[in-house]
Amino acid sequence: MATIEDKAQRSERHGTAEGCTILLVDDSPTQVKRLEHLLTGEGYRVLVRRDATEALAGLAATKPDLVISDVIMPDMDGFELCRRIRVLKEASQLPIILLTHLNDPTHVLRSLEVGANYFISKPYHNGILLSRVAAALRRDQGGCVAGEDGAVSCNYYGNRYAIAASKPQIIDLLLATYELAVEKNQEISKTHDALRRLNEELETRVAKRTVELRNTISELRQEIAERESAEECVRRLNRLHSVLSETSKAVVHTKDRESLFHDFCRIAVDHGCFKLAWVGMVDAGGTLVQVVAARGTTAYLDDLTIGLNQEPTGSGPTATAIKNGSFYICNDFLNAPITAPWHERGRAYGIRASASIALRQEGEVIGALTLYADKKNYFDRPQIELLRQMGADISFALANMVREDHRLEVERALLEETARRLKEREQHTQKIEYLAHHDPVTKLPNRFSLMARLAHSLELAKRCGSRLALIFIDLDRFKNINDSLGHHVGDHLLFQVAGRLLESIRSADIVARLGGDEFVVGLPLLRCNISAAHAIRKIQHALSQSYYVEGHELSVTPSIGISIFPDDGETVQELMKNADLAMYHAKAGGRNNFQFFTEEMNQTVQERLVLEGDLRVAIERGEFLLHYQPQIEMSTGRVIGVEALLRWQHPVHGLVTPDRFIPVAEETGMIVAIGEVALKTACRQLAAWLAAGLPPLRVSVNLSARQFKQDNLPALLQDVLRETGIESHLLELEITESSAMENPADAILHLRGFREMGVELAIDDFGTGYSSLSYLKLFPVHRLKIDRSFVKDIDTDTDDAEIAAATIALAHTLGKEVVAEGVETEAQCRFLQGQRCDILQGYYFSRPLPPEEIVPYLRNNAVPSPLVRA
Ligand SMILES: Nc1nc2c(ncn2[C@@H]2O[C@@H]3COP(=O)(O)O[C@H]4[C@@H](O)[C@H](n5cnc6c(=O)[nH]c(N)nc65)O[C@@H]4COP(=O)(O)O[C@H]3[C@H]2O)c(=O)[nH]1
Repeated sequence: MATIEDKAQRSERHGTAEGCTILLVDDSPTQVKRLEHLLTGEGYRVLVRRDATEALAGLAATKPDLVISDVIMPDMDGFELCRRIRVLKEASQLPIILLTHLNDPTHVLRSLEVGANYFISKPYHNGILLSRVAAALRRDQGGCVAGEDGAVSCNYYGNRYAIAASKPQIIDLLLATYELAVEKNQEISKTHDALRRLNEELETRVAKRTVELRNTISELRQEIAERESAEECVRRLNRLHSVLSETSKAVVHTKDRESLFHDFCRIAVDHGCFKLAWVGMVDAGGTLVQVVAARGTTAYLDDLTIGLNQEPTGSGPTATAIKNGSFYICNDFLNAPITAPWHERGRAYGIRASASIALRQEGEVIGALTLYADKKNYFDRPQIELLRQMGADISFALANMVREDHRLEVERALLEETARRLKEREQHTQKIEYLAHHDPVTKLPNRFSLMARLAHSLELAKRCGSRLALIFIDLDRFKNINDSLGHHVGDHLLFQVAGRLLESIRSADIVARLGGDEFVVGLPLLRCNISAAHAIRKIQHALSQSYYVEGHELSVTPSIGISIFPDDGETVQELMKNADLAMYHAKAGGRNNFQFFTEEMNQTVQERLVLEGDLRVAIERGEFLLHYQPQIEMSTGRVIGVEALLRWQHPVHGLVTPDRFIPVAEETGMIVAIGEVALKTACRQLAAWLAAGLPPLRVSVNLSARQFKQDNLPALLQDVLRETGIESHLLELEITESSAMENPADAILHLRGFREMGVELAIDDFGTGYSSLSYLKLFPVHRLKIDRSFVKDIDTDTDDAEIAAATIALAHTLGKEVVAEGVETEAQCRFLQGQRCDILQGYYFSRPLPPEEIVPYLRNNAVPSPLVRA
């Protein structure tokens, strides 16, 4: 819809009078429609009449502002209409525009004659028509105005022309122009016709060419399709050859059925480009087809069931191939009725064709190989030939495998039989061997085996210079049990005895049964006789516990005799004889007893065992105490410390010195507990002295080798220092040279730890071991203690004097002090003074004294030394 501005602009452009009513008279609906559209678009009201009579009749009622009429109309032409309107009084001035074709100049003359205001040639130009309409409505003469002198003033494209020509001249000109226009129009019309014909001809040609092209394209398409199909054919053939060559290889190389099926599926998918290949085997019941190998879109097979006797799966391609023992091709998988149960699956996995081929083994159908393709009609003659070939290959391979399996089975059976016989023979031999060397009742080695093993152990002991103990064990009153309860009870008892013996000894030891109730235990690589006594104690204890056999509680005790290499014999026979004799002594001595072969050894061992027992009790009862021996500083003559020396207040033997019990405590491990007592007692004593106002002094405590290695020693030291409150540098730990050298690297680490705690350190017994100089440098100790064995003859034995002098010089070079212990004489003092020894300790100054006796000594701190006096 045009806006008000649009109308104003258009009115301005064409000089129209909007809202004017135009009567349009034309019998051609096309013309009417076109003109009506043009005029209403410009804002005119248009009345349409199809014939002149009707137009004329309604003229008075409609009162148009302008009439536009066609000339050629059936009942009354435009000229006649114009003439009749002009006759009407009320419409004599009504502007009339006639539409004529430019093909007859007489029409111009006729329209002028009948009083038309304008005539417009058809086909008209819209702009010209609208400007004529506007001019007619304004009732002007276009750009022409008649003057009073009869001249006409004409405005043409901005220029004004005064035309004084006569009317005939103008009409002449008009007619000449019209004739020219008609001529031109006719020429144009002819050209139009010619063009139209050309166009028609062209269209005909184009149509013809189009048909030709369409045919060519369809031929080309067909050619391309044929070529593609040929190429596809070649591709398929190539794939076929590849598949066949691979399957032949598989047939040759594959050794078992499973691998063969997997290989065929792999080849079909990888080389044959099938979407899926699977092998289904008929189950043992002959009712189900089970997937045993598959390759490709194997998800298709998930939950797939093919029951040979069930419908509809029993009539599918695979089942049909199996039942017929041949192959089945389905080239339209998604539409074939036979594959209906799998249409949905097939669609989902892009399957369009399938082929199944029965597999035979020794003539019997055992299953089928099924292949799937992604194209309809995929399986053509060559593909079917491929399938047939694959099926034949598999059957051939299966037949071969069966033959091979038979052969292997026979071979395997033969091998198994041979192996079984060999094993049987071996077991037999082992049994004979076992029986030859073992006692059937206790399963222990027998006499024969014992002798061999003892001989070997004796050899070893001789070579290593170690000891070997031979222990004879006889069960007291075993005969009574055997006689009263029967042999089988006796045998059971012996078996249990053997078990307990084995549990009591170490794996390297030997246990054997000689016969009857006699057992022998061999302890090779023995360190000392007392170790044998310990083992015997364990055996005695183990065997003396109650036995339970067939509801009887039994008790037996062992009588034990011991002989020891090298003390009691040089040969196995000798040692056996002497152990046997010792055992008879033990029995005679009152059973449940043990006896060494020599009385002296019996004595020593007995004493030792008593000592061990007493020591255990002493720890429990707290029978240990400390004596203190002062240490004198050479430069000042003052007591700078005391060495704490352990004493055992034995209830029977009185005060026992450490030499008698420390080695036993060390060997049995009791030294750890005893050492802890000594450390705590010494520190507490020092704290008490300091509290009592004695001048500060150092207390030296001996550490045993075992104690030194204890992991909890640093913690113990911390506890003791904290508990007693003494300053750490007032505590000195003495470690023997031999325990430091047992594992020098560890010793250095331990010593560093103690030193970091602020504790002072000394190497005791220096010179008795094998200190390496390089280690001595690394041991972070404060002082070295020259062993009293060197001090003893220091003034008479040049060797000892030289050793002592060298030790002092060496220690000083390493920045360590030297303590000489065991100083008993003035001469020794003088010598050590000459060598600039730092600290002296010995009977010359004081014996180790109980705490109460040493206090006055410390309080006075007087030194009865001639050196100081001198
Ligand atoms: N002939 C002679 N002897 C002298 C003289 N001056 C001191 N003695 C003795 O020499 C020993 C010095 O102690 P030791 O070398 O550490 O040798 C000590 C030490 O190795 C060990 N011992 C003592 N107490 C303890 C202790 O608490 N723990 C540990 N693990 N061992 C200790 O027992 C060893 C012997 O101690 P004791 O019998 O008290 O013997 C002490 C002492 O009584 C002297 O002028 N002449």
